[in-house]
Amino acid sequence: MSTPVNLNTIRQAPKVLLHDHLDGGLRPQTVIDLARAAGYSELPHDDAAELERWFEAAADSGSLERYLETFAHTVAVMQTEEALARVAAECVEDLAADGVVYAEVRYAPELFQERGLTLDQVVQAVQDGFREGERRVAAAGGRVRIGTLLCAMRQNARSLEIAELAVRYRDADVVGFDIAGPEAGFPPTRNLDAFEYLRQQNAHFTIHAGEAFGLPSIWEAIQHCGAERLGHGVRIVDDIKVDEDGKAHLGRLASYVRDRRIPLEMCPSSNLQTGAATSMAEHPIGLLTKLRFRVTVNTDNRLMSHCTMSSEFAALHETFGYGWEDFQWFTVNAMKSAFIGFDERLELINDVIKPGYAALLA
Ligand SMILES: O=c1[nH]cnc2c1ncn2[C@@H]1O[C@H](CO)[C@@H](O)[C@H]1O
Ligand SMILES: [Zn+2]
Repeated sequence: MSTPVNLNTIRQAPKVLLHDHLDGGLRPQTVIDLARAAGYSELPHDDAAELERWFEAAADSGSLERYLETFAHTVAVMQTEEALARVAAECVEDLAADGVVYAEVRYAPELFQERGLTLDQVVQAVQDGFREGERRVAAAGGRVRIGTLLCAMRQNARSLEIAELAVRYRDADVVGFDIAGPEAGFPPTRNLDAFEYLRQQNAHFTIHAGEAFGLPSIWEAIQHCGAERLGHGVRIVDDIKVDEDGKAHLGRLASYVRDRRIPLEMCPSSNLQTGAATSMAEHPIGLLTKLRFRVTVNTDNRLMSHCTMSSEFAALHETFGYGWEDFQWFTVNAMKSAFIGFDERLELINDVIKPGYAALLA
């Protein structure tokens, strides 16, 4: 008899997270502590439980732009090396406690220069924090590995500079690059020079596309920019017609994405808040999983979307009836799609993920 599926048992399952924003995953109490230390007085609450509820409610706005406004508070308190290192170390501890064995955590270094930090100081402070977090987890008998993705903000014009930064730190566990921020009005092709540079450097990148804008954004991200993965990508369903008999007909772009096994970094809870999906039951992840796209499950922003990897899996279990075999499939999909080297991915699949799910299925 296999282990029953519930939030507690899901926590014990090995999970892989490819899409998690560092500045979207702070502990509420840490936001309060750091605000106090920095003399930041704009927080809407100084009680951790109330602040936690505020973030979720404010992010639940129906628009990506308004969802993103809540980041003003987390970004404001992450302007020193100490603050960045603390947030990074706690992020690792929280992911490990949730049973995440490999995560790619992303952030935009350009947002943390309000108090004069250089881009290099920002990256070094976060890397120090991640390594410290990994040490704490290992000392407590756990196992987790963190890779970093550096984001450039779509509304700014610094993507080439950030791409160069990512390449400079590629041997210090910065494993890739991304563009984030408002999607409508800021097409991926605005950053072509950055993506061309990264390809010439044999570097990896994903692009937030098909979240708050439709197929043209996805098409540009893949065919003009060369994205290896899609952040969200939910709107790929606009290129799929399901007829009355339930048979799916894929357009050229949807076929390309599926045939090429382009990973979709899906973040269901976040999509409900930004209006990218109307309900969990109608979330495109159901259809895309059925059609065997390379679907992965992610948190996006654990604070704003009030979720963990385990709670996302639990919500999918409730809505679609997914169980251990499906969770293993999502997890192996994610591990195959990670930006670390093939040997390490294979080792995690064979030594950690498969035995973990075999035990739950036994
Ligand atoms: O779902 C999302 N779509 C687009 N941008 C996002 C999303 N979540 C967070 N950020 C943006 O990415 C920055 C770097 O981490 C955050 O500051 C936020 O503005
Ligand atoms: Zn995101």
